[in-house]
Amino acid sequence: MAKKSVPIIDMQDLANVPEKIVKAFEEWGSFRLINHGVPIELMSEMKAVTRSLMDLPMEIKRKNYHPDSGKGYVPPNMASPYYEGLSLYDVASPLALLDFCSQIDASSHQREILEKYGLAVYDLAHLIGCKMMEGLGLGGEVFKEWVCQLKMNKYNFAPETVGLTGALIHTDPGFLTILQDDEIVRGLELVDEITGELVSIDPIPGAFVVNLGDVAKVWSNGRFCNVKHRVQCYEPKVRVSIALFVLAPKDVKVEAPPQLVDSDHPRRYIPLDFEDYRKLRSSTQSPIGGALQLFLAKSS
Ligand SMILES: O=C(O)CCC(=O)C(=O)O
Ligand SMILES: [Fe+2]
Repeated sequence: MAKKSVPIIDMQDLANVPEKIVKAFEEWGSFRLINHGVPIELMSEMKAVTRSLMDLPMEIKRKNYHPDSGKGYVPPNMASPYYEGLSLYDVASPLALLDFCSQIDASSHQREILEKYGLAVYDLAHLIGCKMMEGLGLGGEVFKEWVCQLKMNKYNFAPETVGLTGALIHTDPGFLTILQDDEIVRGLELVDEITGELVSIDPIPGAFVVNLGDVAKVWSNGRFCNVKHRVQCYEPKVRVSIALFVLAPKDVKVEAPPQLVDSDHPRRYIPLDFEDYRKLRSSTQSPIGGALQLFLAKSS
C-alpha cells in the first residue's frame, strides 16, 4: 500500500480549497500546493539567486547580522554542521530589503528577484490565510500587518554526510511557512501526527510545501497541528530551499478568535507574545513546540 502523505491542494480548485486547507491543517499541519499562481520562472530565478548568495565568502554572509538569533545569517554549527541560512527579516518592509541587500552587497538583479519573490509569496500567504478563514466559516483577512521572514537554506551535503541529519527535528515557531523545497534533492521529512511516523516529502517541481507552526496551534485553540519536520541527507548533493515564514502580528498578542472557543472547546492557551515565546523556545531548548506548555490556560 502506498504510504500516506500530505494532501496535494490545487489552488485553482476554487470551490473546495477552503475546506481542504482546514482539513489538511487539522490532520497534518501541512499540504503541498500546486497551481498557486507564483510563476515557475520566478521560483527558479529565486533559487538561482539563493545559490549565488550562498556561494559568497563567509565574511560577507556574516554581514547578514541580526542581534536576535535566527533573524540573520546562521553559519554551520555543532548541532547542524551541514546547514547554513541567510535571512531577510520583515520581507514586506522596503527598508529591510534594502538593508539586507546592502549587508551582503547584492546586485540590482538579485535585489529585484528578492523583492519580486518576497512579495509574490507574501501575497500567496495572504490568499491562503483568506481561504483558511473561509474554510473555518469566519471570513476576512487574518495575516494583515503580520511580520514575515524570508529564509534561504543551504545543506552542504556530501558523500560522507549521507544518512546524517541536515536540520534537526523542529516545528516552525510562527503561524505558517511557505516552503520552496529543492526541486531535485530529497530530504524533507514530516511527522504524521496520528502514527508518529516520519514521512518523506519528495520534490514536486513548481509546487510549494505549506507547513503550520506553533502560533497556528495557539491561534486555532489547539485545532490545527504544528507539524514536526526535519531534513535528512539522502544523497551527496547540495540541497537548497527557501522559506517564507508568516510569523505573528506586530505588537499584538496571539490568541484564538472567540468563534473558535466554546464550552466544548474552552480556551487552551493564554494570549502569547511572539517575541517572548521565541526567546522561551530558545532558552528552554524546545525546538518542537514544548514551550507552548508554559502558555496553557489554567482550566485546560
Ligand atoms: O529545507 C527544508 O526543506 C525545510 C526547511 C525548514 O524546515 C525551515 O526552514 O524551517
Ligand atoms: Fe522548518
